[in-house]
Amino acid sequence: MSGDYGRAFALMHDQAPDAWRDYTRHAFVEGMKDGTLPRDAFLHYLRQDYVFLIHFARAWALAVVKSETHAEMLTAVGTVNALVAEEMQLHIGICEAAGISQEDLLATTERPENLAYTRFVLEAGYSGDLLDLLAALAPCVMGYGEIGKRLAGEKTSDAYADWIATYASDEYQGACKAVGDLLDAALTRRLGQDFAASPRWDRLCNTFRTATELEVGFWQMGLTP
Ligand SMILES: Cc1ncc(CO)c(N)n1
Repeated sequence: MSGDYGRAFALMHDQAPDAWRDYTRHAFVEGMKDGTLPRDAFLHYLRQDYVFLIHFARAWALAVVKSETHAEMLTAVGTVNALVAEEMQLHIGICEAAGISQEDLLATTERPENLAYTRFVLEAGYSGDLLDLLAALAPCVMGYGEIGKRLAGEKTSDAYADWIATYASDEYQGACKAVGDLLDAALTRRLGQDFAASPRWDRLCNTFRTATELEVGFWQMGLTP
């Protein structure tokens, strides 16, 4: 399933199999699959995720800054647009239908688990180059792609069908593939074809694993409104 998002992603996630499983098969995810996730927890998660997406879009904007080629800029800028124009719209729509206004969303107090994650990603980008930043961004993008695709096939309830459909959509899956290609090309450009043999590889994998662990923390936070 994970093989669809490029060579580097497959290698990185194979280096962190336990964290990856805890992330993509978290109780929160399984609760969306069978509809047993309490609505309260979901709306609390959505509010936090709205704040998350603001900082996540900033991190992708930093990827534009850290790009070296037009192709890199194109993917990064496309991702910024998808986040701001599509994914944040989903949150606004679902929350509005549940009686949470855009003003309420903006007034959300950021939980520490949320803050830790997005600032970790931004810091990877501020201190490092595009590779450090992409290693921190990849688990967010591809993890939701993998979860959406699996849940679309396995769901036994329509309670969270809108959420699942967003991440299973051709648009989102296409974005995951584009980011996978970007990661492969950026690594090859900077470290060579045999990028996994580079002295930088272990550190990049550590960044990937830490971001994956912070995703687990984010789901866990979602379960405790
Ligand atoms: C916490 C989190 N990770 C990844 C995504 C996917 O963009 C999201 N919306 N929220």
